[in-house]
Amino acid sequence: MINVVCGIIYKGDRIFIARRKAGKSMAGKWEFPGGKVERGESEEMALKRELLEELGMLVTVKNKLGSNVHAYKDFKINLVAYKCDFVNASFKLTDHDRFEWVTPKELLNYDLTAADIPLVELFV
Ligand SMILES: Nc1nc2c([nH]c(=O)n2[C@@H]2O[C@H](COP(=O)(O)OP(=O)(O)OP(=O)(O)O)[C@@H](O)[C@H]2O)c(=O)[nH]1
Repeated sequence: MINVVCGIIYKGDRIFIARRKAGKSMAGKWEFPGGKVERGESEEMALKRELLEELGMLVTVKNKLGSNVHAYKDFKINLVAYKCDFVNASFKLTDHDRFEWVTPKELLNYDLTAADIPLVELFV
């Protein structure tokens, strides 16, 4: 099982989502950005590191919202979501080709990764 942490990043009442770029696994799918938790790292540390690496984004990590175990065809992930407050970002995208700030209700209009869909119910 792969441990992945993602941020439900708020700016006012809008949430940040980004689309995985061509060449990545699940290219074209929208997600809550984040990434794999490395050995010796806390979930909060991993999330801050990934957001800085992938988006040049600084956030304040708040409470854990919940998690979802999802079995894809080839692997299984435990996706843990943390509420975050946006601070600032360069938006220099390394792993994504688009991003949007959306209202919670708009989220399900996007083609999210399968693992993300149950997470949406935690805050909509
Ligand atoms: N960051 C992130 N990853 C997700 C989400 N939902 C989801 O299924 N994943 C999956 O979790 C795994 C870890 O994501 P990652 O993007 O950090 O992985 P990576 O760059 O190290 O490797 P990769 O290029 O093989 O995807 C990927 O297989 C990704 O597709 C999500 O909302 N956020």
